[in-house]
Amino acid sequence: MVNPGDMQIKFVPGTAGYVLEDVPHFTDYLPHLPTYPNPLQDNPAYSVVKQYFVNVDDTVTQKIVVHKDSPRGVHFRRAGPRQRVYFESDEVHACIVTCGGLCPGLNTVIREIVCGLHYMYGVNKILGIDGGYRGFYAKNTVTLTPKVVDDIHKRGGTTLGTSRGGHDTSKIVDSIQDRGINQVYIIGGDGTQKGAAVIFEEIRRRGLKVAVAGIPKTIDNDIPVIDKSFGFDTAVEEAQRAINAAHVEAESIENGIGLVKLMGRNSGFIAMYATLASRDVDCCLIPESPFYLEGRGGLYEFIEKRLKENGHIVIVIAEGAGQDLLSESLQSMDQQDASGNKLHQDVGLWLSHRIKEEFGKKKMPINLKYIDPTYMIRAIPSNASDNVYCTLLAHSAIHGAMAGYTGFTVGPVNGRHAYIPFNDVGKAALFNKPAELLEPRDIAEAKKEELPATSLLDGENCKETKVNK
Ligand SMILES: Nc1ncnc2c1ncn2[C@@H]1O[C@H](COP(=O)(O)OP(=O)(O)OP(=O)(O)O)[C@@H](O)[C@H]1O
Ligand SMILES: O=P(O)(O)OC[C@H]1O[C@](O)(CO)[C@@H](O)[C@@H]1O
Ligand SMILES: [Mg+2]
Repeated sequence: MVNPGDMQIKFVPGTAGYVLEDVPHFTDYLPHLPTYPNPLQDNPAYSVVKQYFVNVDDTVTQKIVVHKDSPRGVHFRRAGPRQRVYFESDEVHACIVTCGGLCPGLNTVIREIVCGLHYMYGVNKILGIDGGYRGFYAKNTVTLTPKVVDDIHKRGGTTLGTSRGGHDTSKIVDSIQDRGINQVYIIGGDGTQKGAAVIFEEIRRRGLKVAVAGIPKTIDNDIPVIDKSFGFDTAVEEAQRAINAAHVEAESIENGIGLVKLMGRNSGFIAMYATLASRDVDCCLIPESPFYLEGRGGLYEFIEKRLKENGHIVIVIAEGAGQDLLSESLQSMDQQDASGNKLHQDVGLWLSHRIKEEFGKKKMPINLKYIDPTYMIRAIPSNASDNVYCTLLAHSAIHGAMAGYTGFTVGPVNGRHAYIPFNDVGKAALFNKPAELLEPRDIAEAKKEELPATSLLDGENCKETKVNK
């Protein structure tokens, strides 16, 4: 089996340190395929727009903060429609699959792939794979038409179902081949994109004219390179309701403590952004920045200080935070989900008990309300801005597949949509972090991995984990 890490990336060097990290194309292994004029040329909705098509040489830079003499760095191929395509409309047989955890916007992406293929490229054969990767070989498919998907974007979840585990590359590619599918749209997180990478490699090994396009999904926002993952905004917005409730409860009672646990398996993006947006949070605890409970500078000391000053405190904790402390005091669970992701213990519940215990010992009465909106923030439909974003992702994926690109993930890099090699999406999520949220630990990690120093330049502006009002 091919490991995603073993895959070759097409590096195209240019002058002044310019590097294009290109994505694979059919012509890399099927050199003599015919091309056709893009049907969008004749579409009245598009033909009026000046310069609708993307120039084949357009690229998007990963690094926009540069110095006079610094190399121009890594670039990605710009997403968008091309003048020539590698499929005739009635030749396309597409399929869509969703894998991993839920995320607001999954249905919007599905809807826009179906509608985009149909209305922009005249495609009529689109299958939905039921229940994630294993659905390729273990379940029936559903036929997707614009009518079938018409209002699915108004619902949370994924109309196709999803799953973890069950990725069997040979069986999946056999199923793709047997069904005559030639465009595969794969929506999912880092694990899913790794799975997509091995599917692509197997397809290339078999010499099939099948485009594999990934659409990155995770509310954790921990996919590198791209600016932001879809559904993240919606999740942060929904988290405000929980924080608000915690604040109302805490400030209405003497020594009130509102504690909210938010998703983020190994990343604190949701917790941090929800905190910054709310302004009601006194303390935000994230996995990227370790904390401790006792002694000077510890959490107990901070809580006591805040209660004495303000009479109440609101704490937000990401689900992956403090797991080292939990395993010290509880028996280590060491369990995994079906995809091999480590299952965390409930840090919110644990912290509630510890705080109650500590202030009980101190004989300082407190009133702690623990709110755990975990699945509520991701099982909802996407908001307006995520809907627009999902549409752009779906369209970028379609244009790329039609133009013969394959083995790529779509996403915005510094605001411009681009085609990114699968490999890049499997790396650590450091690039994704806003400079002002970088921690010294990030910098140490990055140095260990010998990432280009330039990607960390802005990290000098570090910030403490505790967010004071
Ligand atoms: N290295 C890998 N190679 C092949 N398949 C993989 C790999 N990692 C994960 N997968 C498959 O990808 C699918 C989704 O993986 P996972 O459960 O880790 O979720 P994810 O895509 O990372 O989404 P999220 O973590 O945001 O919920 C699963 O079916 C899993 O078997
Ligand atoms: O309980 P499930 O569905 O396996 O998913 C939980 C995980 O999925 C995510 O929402 C996305 O990775 C994480 O924040 C969370 O740990
Ligand atoms: Mg994941």
